Amino acid sequence: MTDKRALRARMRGLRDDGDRSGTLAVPSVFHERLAPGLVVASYIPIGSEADPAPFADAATVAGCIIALPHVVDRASPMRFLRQVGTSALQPGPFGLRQPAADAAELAPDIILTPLVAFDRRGNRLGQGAGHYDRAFAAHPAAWRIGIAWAIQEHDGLTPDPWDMPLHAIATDKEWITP
Ligand SMILES: Nc1nc2c(c(=O)[nH]1)N(C=O)[C@@H](CNc1ccc(C(=O)N[C@@H](CCC(=O)O)C(=O)O)cc1)CN2
Ligand SMILES: Nc1ncnc2c1ncn2[C@@H]1O[C@H](COP(=O)(O)OP(=O)(O)OP(=O)(O)O)[C@@H](O)[C@H]1O
Repeated sequence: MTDKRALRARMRGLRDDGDRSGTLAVPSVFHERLAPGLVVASYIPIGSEADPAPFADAATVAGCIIALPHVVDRASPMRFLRQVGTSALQPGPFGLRQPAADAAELAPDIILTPLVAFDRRGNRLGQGAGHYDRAFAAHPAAWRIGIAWAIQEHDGLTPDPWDMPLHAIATDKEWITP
């Protein structure tokens, strides 16, 4: 089996050094899925991560409610908290900017998921703390959308027993549906 830690380091390096000049286009299937009051979990990118803003902006225009992840450390489960503008964001662990801990907790209908790597079958590699694995398990009915640069594709990731596949992956080159 692939050494996940080594692969994570290699794929982070690729992401840091690769082509990140493109933008992510929002496909019509995403727009069609949106409805007023739907909760869309986005994230604020760190480092060289792809920015889900085009998707979050489309959701806001459609009247959806935006939530952002909130973590306190590697071990504790992540919560999705309501975003009220960007000015209210606070510094968190790992260089994150996140809502205040007492913001309203929401159950997401759509989860825009930051990726370290992905493959065309919807397998994904994240930060390795299990924050998104656990969030997917807690919200199994949510639409799981990976957000990444095309250069983060790594053919044939080996899923672990707990992995729940992505329903789609948005990159600067294409919209991939396994
Ligand atoms: N933008 C963003 N927000 C996010 C995540 C994420 O991956 N990206 N998360 C995903 O779970 C959660 C936070 N969990 C995290 C868990 C571990 C590390 C971490 O180990 N970071 C490395 C550096 C990573 C890099 O260079 O890409 C570190 O601090 O050494 C980061 C976030 C929720 N919010
Ligand atoms: N439903 C769950 N409940 C509790 N722990 C979980 C659950 N799913 C996964 N985990 C734990 O979280 C860790 C996830 O590690 P893994 O290397 O798979 O992370 P990853 O694929 O990078 O994903 P993530 O983005 O969620 O960190 C493992 O230690 C695993 O045991």
